[in-house]
Amino acid sequence: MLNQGVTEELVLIDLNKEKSEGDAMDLNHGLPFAPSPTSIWYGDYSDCRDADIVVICAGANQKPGETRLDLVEKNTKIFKSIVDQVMNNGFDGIFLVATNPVDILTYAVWKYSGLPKERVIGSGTILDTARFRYLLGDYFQVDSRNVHGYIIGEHGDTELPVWSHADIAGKTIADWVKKKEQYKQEDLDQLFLNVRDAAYHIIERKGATYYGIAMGLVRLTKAILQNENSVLTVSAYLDGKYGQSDVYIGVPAIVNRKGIRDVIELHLNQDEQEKFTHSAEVLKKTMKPFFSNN
Ligand SMILES: NC(=O)C1=CN([C@@H]2O[C@H](COP(=O)(O)OP(=O)(O)OC[C@H]3O[C@@H](n4cnc5c(N)ncnc54)[C@H](O)[C@@H]3O)[C@@H](O)[C@H]2O)C=CC1
Ligand SMILES: CC(=O)C(=O)O
Repeated sequence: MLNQGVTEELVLIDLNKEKSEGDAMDLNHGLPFAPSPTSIWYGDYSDCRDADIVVICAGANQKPGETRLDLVEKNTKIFKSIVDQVMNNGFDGIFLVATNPVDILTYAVWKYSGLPKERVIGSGTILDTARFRYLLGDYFQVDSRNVHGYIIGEHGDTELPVWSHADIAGKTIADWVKKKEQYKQEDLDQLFLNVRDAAYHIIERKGATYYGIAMGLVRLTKAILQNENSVLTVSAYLDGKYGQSDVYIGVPAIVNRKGIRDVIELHLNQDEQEKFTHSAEVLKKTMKPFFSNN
């Protein structure tokens, strides 16, 4: 955020006050190199009162071998206490959620806060979509910013690629594969597995992932603060689209200053629709014990 000059004020809140104090000091020392001034401090929940956005990335992360869904019990409890404190201080802005399992915790924030669904947004598959575009760009040797495609569903093991709508420069990925012998469907199948399992691969090597998601959250924050109407794959509440209701899940959506303006419903092929339905069912089953009406 500091590097891209996205915000005028940035407050860090953490159970571990010393850590947030240290982070604030460290970030402030980068100010002379930043594109614009930002006021950064470590604070407490009273600072949320007039915030435009509260980003929640607190809580437990995966240990090597753990799935995101394994974190649900621990992080749901933490979220109740965080959201209550934010709301008790009069917050009336937009929540962005990154903590895992992100789709279920976004639902939790919506329930606990009582805010309209449009103003509670999860990072969803924003990072998975970025990984997908990066790996496709690398494979076809094209700038990833010119690669268009979405990962949808749970941010986790049941996510899926929407191959039927993936393209580079208006040519479908299937067309690219047909054109040259060096490109193979098996490579693309493996490429998706590397997208899906990227977090495991990184956590095995360095314990946690942070740069990719940080840039994704900055992108989302900019889309909101600058009223961009950008299409991003976020965790959004579905009430009928994709045949699903009462679930937060990764889908392309238009994001602006009011939050989620609209969920875009892609025409999925049968295989994609079945996988998406399965993904939503896994999320619903996992969260059932925590939310009585689910
Ligand atoms: N959605 C995504 O794409 C991604 C999600 N994550 C998720 O983000 C979460 C955080 O991961 P890391 O930053 O690696 O963990 P971390 O352990 O580095 O940071 C978590 C912070 O939360 C704080 N915390 C714990 N309980 C708290 C509470 N009740 N109130 C306030 N602060 C509290 C801790 O003191 C700690 O500083 C995890 O759930 C992880 O899985 C991480 C990367 C990508
Ligand atoms: C940790 C996580 O959710 C990710 O890097 O995708």
